[in-house]
Amino acid sequence: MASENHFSAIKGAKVLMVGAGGIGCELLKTLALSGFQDIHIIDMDTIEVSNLNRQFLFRQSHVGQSKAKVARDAVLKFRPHISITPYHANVKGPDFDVDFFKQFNVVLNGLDNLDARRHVNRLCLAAEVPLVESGTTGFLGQVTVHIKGKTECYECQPKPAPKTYPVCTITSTPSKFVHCIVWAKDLLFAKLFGDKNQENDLNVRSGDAASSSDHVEDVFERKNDEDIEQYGRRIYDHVFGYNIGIALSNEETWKNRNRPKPIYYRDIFDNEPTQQNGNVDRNCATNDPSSVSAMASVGMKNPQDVWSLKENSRIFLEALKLFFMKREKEIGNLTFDKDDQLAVEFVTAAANIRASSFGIALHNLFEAKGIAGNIVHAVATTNAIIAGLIVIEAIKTPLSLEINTNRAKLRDIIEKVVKSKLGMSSPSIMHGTEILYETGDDLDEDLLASYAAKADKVLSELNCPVVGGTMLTVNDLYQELRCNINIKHREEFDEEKEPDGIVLSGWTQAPSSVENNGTKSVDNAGSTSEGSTMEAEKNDEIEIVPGKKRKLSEVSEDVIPSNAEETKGKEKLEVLNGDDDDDLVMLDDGDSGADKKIRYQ
Ligand SMILES: Nc1ncnc2c1ncn2[C@@H]1O[C@H](COP(=O)(O)OP(=O)(O)OP(=O)(O)O)[C@@H](O)[C@H]1O
Ligand SMILES: [Zn+2]
Repeated sequence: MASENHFSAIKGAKVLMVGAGGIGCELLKTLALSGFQDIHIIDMDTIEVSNLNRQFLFRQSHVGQSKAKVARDAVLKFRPHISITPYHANVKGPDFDVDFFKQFNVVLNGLDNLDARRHVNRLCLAAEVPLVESGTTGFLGQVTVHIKGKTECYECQPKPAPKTYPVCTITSTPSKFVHCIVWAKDLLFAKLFGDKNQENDLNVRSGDAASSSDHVEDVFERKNDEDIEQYGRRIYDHVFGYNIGIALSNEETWKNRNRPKPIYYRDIFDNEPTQQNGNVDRNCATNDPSSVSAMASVGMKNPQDVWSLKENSRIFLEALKLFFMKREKEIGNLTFDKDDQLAVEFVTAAANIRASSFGIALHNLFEAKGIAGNIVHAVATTNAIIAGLIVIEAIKTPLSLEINTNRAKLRDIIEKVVKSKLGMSSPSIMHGTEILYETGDDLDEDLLASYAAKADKVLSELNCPVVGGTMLTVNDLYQELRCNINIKHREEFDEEKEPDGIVLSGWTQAPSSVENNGTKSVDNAGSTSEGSTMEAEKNDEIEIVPGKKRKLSEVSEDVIPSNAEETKGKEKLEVLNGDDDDDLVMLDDGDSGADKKIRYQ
């Protein structure tokens, strides 16, 4: 996938990953296997059992440990010589400021929430670091690239708001199971166990039609001496029986709809004078309130069984009872959480009883939990594909160049960076849509003269000034090599260590060209190989890439180096237009000295 030059760039790149979850695990693995060697990773979470099915760097024994750290250790096992720096922290924390972001060539997001994505987007804009953003939902996924001044940023397009439903559909006329879930979770659960002061549309139908709002409150309040089972039955009859009866009295509503059926406790538990459902003792083994379960109490195990109306009713009453008996302290402060077993059981049962009333198909706990938690179950393969796409984008990582833009000239970039370090022989340099420099046989003399004049100008004094934050695009058609260079202005350089007054990061010279600092031929161009062979001796094979067509007689010195010594033993490749139709490629084998011509279409 990557050419040798690209591979060198990958090795030198410093990459920040945010999120070590479903996408993050895949991404870290793929980055490491693609040759990235300096990876920093931020994740604020610890590993949960529910992560293990797809976050494959984690094992049962890691539950409770930092995702970033465990992910690092897991990858170092198969790539021991690379550097991975983990941060078990929130990316919104003060340590991760603009300066922190500036050190990276690219930032890769594997997050799961808008808030953190927006935050990272803003920091990347401020630090002028490219961002590769990603997301998956089930079988769908996307990867987008955001570069300041070049592309839309993450917030340029409004993001769809989470799906909402009209209140009346939820409170009075549900037609889908999701409506029953929203009712059970956002209205009934919130009313019984959440903040009493919060607005709640359940009020609308909670008292008899003529009652005052004071009375309405009382319906859901457990009276001081009220037996818990009695309280449960009262709530049951009120929300599934009485309220439906009230709703039915509005004939208009049901003209074009199926009429719901009120459900009362006595209808379900006909011959059972006392409710004999739960065995709270089944929960006694544990003191951990978060593991209390109504399913366990009533002896039901499989979350993928659809319960009957009677079973749902038992779970409903049992869950209500357990909240009061085992988790009383939390009542008044609870919000629905998809990872709270008892809450999920309560909401599933309540939604199913309501669904029965309205003739809507019942669902099992697993499905109900998915709907209630807005969960689309993650698909490991989607994450893997998306991670691969992120890496492909990351490989196009821009280089960053520190230079004193008030002193250095454009020629310094052309000679010291583009030709010498990047090994381009026939480059063009673009600043946005402005061409700062180009080479080519078809250029007229005036144009060449103007480029020569530009080349001698100080960077910041160009008509289209090159200053800190400028992104230059450098292109060499002959090499099919194109990269972006992020300019960072710097006043001072260490005369000993940085005598050129330039620091190029994100680029390491390919081993074969390290000793050659002169203008190079296009020998870097085509050779493509994969994996470790990239580091091996220079490949004898050259893949031929078509470039601009020109006649041999027109090939100027800038593509065929005059210094034969410099290119001795190296293959040179030039694309010609020998006759009118065919492209000809001349290979100059340094050793034999013989010119070979290869014809290709
Ligand atoms: N502000 C943040 N700072 C650091 N890491 C974050 C932040 N917000 C989210 N994350 C991390 O992003 C990752 C998102 O991955 P993913 O959603 O696949 O995992 P998960 O949240 O553990 O799984 P699930 O969503 O299924 O419970 C999580 O590991 C989470 O900790
Ligand atoms: Zn998540």
